[in-house]
Amino acid sequence: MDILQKIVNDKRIEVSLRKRLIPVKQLEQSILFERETISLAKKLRESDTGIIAEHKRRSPSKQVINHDLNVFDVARGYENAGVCGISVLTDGKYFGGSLDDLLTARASCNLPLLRKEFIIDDYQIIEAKAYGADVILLIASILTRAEIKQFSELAKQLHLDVLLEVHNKNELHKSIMPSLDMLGVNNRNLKTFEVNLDTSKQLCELIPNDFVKVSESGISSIEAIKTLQPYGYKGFLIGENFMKTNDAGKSAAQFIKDLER
Ligand SMILES: O=C(O)c1ccccc1NCC(=O)[C@H](O)[C@H](O)COP(=O)(O)O
Repeated sequence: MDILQKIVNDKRIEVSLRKRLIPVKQLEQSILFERETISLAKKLRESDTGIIAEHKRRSPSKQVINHDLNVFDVARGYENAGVCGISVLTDGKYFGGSLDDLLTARASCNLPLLRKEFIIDDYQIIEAKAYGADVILLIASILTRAEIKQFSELAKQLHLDVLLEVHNKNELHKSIMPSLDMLGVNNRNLKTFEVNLDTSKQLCELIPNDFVKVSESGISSIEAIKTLQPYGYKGFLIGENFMKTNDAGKSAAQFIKDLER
């Protein structure tokens, strides 16, 4: 069983418990449920740098990255650095994140927030809106085309942007539909955890231009971004490279300054 399958099996149990703990009606009464969302896709289209910076404490590939930073400071630091959006991991078991992290990030900045989660149920999309997200992630490898359609259409009804993540050609072919805003190519092979930016280079020409192209994972240099931009990528999701330092915001600020040079 690969890591995504394990995560999804645990997620099904978690979501069924959460649904009983906080019913949908209660989520819909959250003050944040009525909030006007901010489009990450629009910000990326208008940006020359396109950094989406991630709050990530640990991961299956790296174990511990950083447990010492607090999410309020990280999100505020990222905003001051000039990133386009912030990705907040909300999975607890594998990434050490939580929905409270999303709420805290919401309280500390005015940027689009991506709920970085393994979405397998409508409930998690309603939860994302109730906790202040602007964008949801859908992972093609764990969803059928019918589920991608159902989840992305619900997200659009809630005025959330949708980032669809793929790892290969087949996932891309099965997923293309108008209810998606951004197509993310994940450079990390989730079986071996190896990262290879060639994945982004190889898949870019198969992504129709109506979608904002995002390259995800394993990005740690200005050179990587300069290499990927001519392939049409407008967004770059970076986690570990910033989070492994003792000041993620400062690290992102220096990175963006160097990128703008
Ligand atoms: O990061 C992992 O080890 C991982 C393992 C299994 C599923 C997802 C995983 N990562 C989620 C992400 O998409 C990354 O956190 C994100 O792209 C940033 O990657 P990086 O810059 O390499 O931290």
